[in-house]
Amino acid sequence: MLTIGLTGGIASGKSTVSRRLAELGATVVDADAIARAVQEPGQPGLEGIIAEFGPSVLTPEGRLDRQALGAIVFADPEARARLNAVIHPLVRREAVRLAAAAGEDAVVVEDIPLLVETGQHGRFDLVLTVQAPAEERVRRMVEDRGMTEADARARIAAQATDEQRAAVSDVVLVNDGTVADLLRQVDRFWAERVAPRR
Ligand SMILES: CC(C)(COP(=O)(O)OP(=O)(O)OC[C@H]1O[C@@H](n2cnc3c(N)ncnc32)[C@H](O)[C@@H]1O)[C@@H](O)C(=O)NCCC(=O)NCCS
Ligand SMILES: Nc1ncnc2c1ncn2[C@@H]1O[C@H](COP(=O)(O)OP(=O)(O)OP(=O)(O)O)[C@@H](O)[C@H]1O
Repeated sequence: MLTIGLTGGIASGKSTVSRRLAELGATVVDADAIARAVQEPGQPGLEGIIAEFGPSVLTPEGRLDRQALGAIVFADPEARARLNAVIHPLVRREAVRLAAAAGEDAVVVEDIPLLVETGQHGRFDLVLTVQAPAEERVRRMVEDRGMTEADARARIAAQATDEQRAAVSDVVLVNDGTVADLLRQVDRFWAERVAPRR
């Protein structure tokens, strides 16, 4: 098995990269998707959130009100640390389990936005970071996802910097051109760093 940790700031292009890696044959484990799964009603992540933040972060149907919780945690580092302490161990455990289940011959890519922040770079054979200009990422969050500019900048500020991610990375993909340019870099990464080890 070859394990690859894929990271990058919010809206940098991680999903675009992981989709290509899946096309090339990798098994992709998505930390954001795991985080959402453990926040479903009855799951331990949501139980933990209710214990920490109370029922005001629930919708009338009893689901997680993501906007309400986001407004709290991206404005307050202490609240964010309490959320992270509930969710990150659950995500990490499930990611390790899914990766192990992929089988001996698999190339496993774990897409982990907070790989550096959670100190996980040491458990991968390769760490791959995607970087994109901050202003472009803000524009995508505002135009494509309907966030306010202040919310977009608060998310970026809640994360490690490109320099911190690059410092623990084996390969950095620079996403400052077209999607096709980015996909060419992914293909080159696969040909040079993955294919020779299969
Ligand atoms: C606060 C929540 C409810 C807001 O939900 P929302 O639907 O608006 O965002 P979503 O979950 O789609 O995350 C989008 C992106 O925000 C960034 N982000 C999310 N949580 C965090 C965090 N705790 N710290 C820094 N950045 C974060 C990541 O880049 C992520 O890809 C949600 O992000 C959450 O539960 N976060 C805690 C779990 C977590 O850390 N997830 C990210 C990595 S596993
Ligand atoms: N080079 C590019 N040119 C134009 N659009 C791009 C480029 N790279 C990515 N995008 C677009 O920007 C958005 C964010 O990309 P993507 O979803 O891959 O990022 P992400 O890092 O996974 O985001 P998140 O952190 O929110 O999960 C997507 O709509 C994607 O199609």
